[in-house]
Amino acid sequence: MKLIMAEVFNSWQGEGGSVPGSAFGRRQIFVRFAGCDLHCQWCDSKEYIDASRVLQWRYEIEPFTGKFEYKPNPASVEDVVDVVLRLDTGDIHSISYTGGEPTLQIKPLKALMGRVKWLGFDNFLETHGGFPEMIKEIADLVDYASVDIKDETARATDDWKGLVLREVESIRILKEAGAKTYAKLVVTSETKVENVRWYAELLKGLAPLVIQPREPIDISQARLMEFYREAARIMGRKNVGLSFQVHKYFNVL
Ligand SMILES: C[S@@+](CC[C@H](N)C(=O)[O-])C[C@H]1O[C@@H](n2cnc3c(N)ncnc32)[C@H](O)[C@@H]1O
Ligand SMILES: Nc1nc2[nH]cc(C(=O)O)c2c(=O)[nH]1
Ligand code: SF4
Ligand SMILES: [Mg+2]
Repeated sequence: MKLIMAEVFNSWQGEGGSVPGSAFGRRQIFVRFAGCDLHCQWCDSKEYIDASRVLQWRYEIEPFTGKFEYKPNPASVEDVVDVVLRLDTGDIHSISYTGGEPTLQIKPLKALMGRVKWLGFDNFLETHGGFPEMIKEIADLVDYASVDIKDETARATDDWKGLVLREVESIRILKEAGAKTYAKLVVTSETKVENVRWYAELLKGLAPLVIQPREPIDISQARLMEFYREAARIMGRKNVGLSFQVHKYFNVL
């Protein structure tokens, strides 16, 4: 089975903060899929959004050396499994599937998750959650899930409200299947507090929320904590946290 890959590397999870389901600071092998249907204006992986332009994928030869080798796309599931095994440093918490949007390639994603689980690793899914029908197909294989709630200011799609409702539905499906799941909201200085209240109402009693400032950070601490307070007021004080893209401050992948 073939898939359009972007890169595979070994690092530590830089996002998620301390809410249940987060793997922040845990060592992971990241499997980045090429291709995405959304266009978040602040996306830090823009070079991988158009899968037809990702002609080859790269994989680390040795963790934290900055050395890569390249293979042409499409990749085979077995090629990716081989690289995962080569990058296994023996201290891997889970395999992170990110992108791009991994659920767009649901069949190879499912095959890969199944193989990796059989090899003894846990699966950590990083997704925009816009396709609940795809999420259904893999939910039983997912151990951890980080599901974005796309804020209006991401300008990810024309149907922003519909997207948010589908993301929440994906969270529901993952939770029902037993995956440790949290929601991640990337906020900007333009984010409206009434939208944060709406997301919090949807997530209340369902999953914890981390609020992650868009990088580069331009939002004030006061505004960030206003979002925090409003979300915690609705969802409960133990169900909200902050998340920062810490890996970017250490210049690691
Ligand atoms: C590149 S996305 C890939 C997974 C999936 N497409 C998604 O959006 O959740 C991985 C994570 O990086 C976050 N991210 C991307 N660019 C960012 C930025 N400039 N600032 C903060 N978070 C960002 C996304 O919100 C998402 O949680
Ligand atoms: N270290 C590290 N942590 C991450 N957490 C989410 C990432 C992503 O791009 O999905 C990411 C990434 O690219 N690197
Ligand atoms: S959904 Fe994820 S990969 Fe797609 S544009 Fe948004 S942040 Fe980037
Ligand atoms: Mg990233």
